[in-house]
Amino acid sequence: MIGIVGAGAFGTALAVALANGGREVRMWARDPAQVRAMQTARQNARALPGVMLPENLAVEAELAAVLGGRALLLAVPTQALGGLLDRWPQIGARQPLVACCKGVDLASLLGPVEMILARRPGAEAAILTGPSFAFDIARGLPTALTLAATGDASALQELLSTPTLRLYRTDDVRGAELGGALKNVIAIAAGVVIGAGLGDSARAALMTRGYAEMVRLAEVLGARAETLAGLSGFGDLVLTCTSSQSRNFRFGVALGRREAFDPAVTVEGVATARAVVRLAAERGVDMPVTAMVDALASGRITLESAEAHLMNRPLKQE
Ligand SMILES: NC(=O)C1=CN([C@@H]2O[C@H](COP(=O)(O)OP(=O)(O)OC[C@H]3O[C@@H](n4cnc5c(N)ncnc54)[C@H](OP(=O)(O)O)[C@@H]3O)[C@@H](O)[C@H]2O)C=CC1
Ligand SMILES: O=C(CO)COP(=O)(O)O
Repeated sequence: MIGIVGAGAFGTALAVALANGGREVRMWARDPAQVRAMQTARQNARALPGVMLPENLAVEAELAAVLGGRALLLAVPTQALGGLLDRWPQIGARQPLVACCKGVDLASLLGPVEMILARRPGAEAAILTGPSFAFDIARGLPTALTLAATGDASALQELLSTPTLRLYRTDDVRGAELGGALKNVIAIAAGVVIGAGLGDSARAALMTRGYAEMVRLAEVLGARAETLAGLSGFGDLVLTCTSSQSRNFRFGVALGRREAFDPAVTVEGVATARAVVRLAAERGVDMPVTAMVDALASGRITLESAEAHLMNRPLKQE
């Protein structure tokens, strides 16, 4: 059995793909009304409308029902992960814990696996990340992901791979965590550029310079540059900066157009930008694109000054 905590878009998509791949899956949601609705309609109308839940995917109202399996996937937004682990001490080391989220925690400046290990020392912890939209995964479209764990992740890799979900493994947890977190911030910047009508050339420039600062910070924090060049970094950067399926990109487009954006939608890059600005300052790493995203998203700077700031920095070697 594979347990999943969190019935949002990503948790449900993984549940559907794993169940369609022949695994027995149990998914827990915190809202009993949503659980009842999913059990009755065999759909998650809130997060993935139109996708049928296979029979071997059970939707559970009790957390205990999803514990004790071969792995427990934690599919909640990064800013909710610490609270989830604090609220439910039962989520323990009885099975490998797999973070299915992308971000840096604003309260602790830690990544998802670091947050798990800080609260559950000695747990077998991993992160599943990489270029993958929930609807694509749920529809059974071919998807490749990175599974990063400190120990030997071969068994988990086998367990979580299906004919449509292809997992690559790495031991560079820091690199995989940071790639997934930082690309969301750059995707907001890419969205701003498109929303403001600054053009595809400007987007390519921001993606490239954004990638440069992702690698700069990641290396200082102990990650390997090659991990950032992989699925969880470059791969996800390209996907998220170029597709309007991405909520981070769409949030950026709204910012660029000076339009409101639904605050109920999960946009990980906003809090992560704020956290990364602090992390970069602590480590003395220059991250101009991330700093501009944070300043723009929090309303401290106008679009015009953000553009002028990035274009008028001292000329330098690439
Ligand atoms: N959507 C996608 O395409 C992809 C998303 N991701 C990542 O997955 C993570 C989750 O995103 P996604 O599923 O899309 O987000 P959603 O907003 O769709 O869902 C978030 C889910 O987390 C639940 N949740 C939030 N806080 C808690 C809590 N404290 N305890 C229990 N459950 C909680 C929510 O429950 P409730 O509805 O009750 O609030 C909801 O079911 C993010 O880090 C995202 O970057 C990664 C790849 C693809
Ligand atoms: O991480 C994702 C795709 O890999 C999903 O991106 P958004 O959170 O921007 O929708």
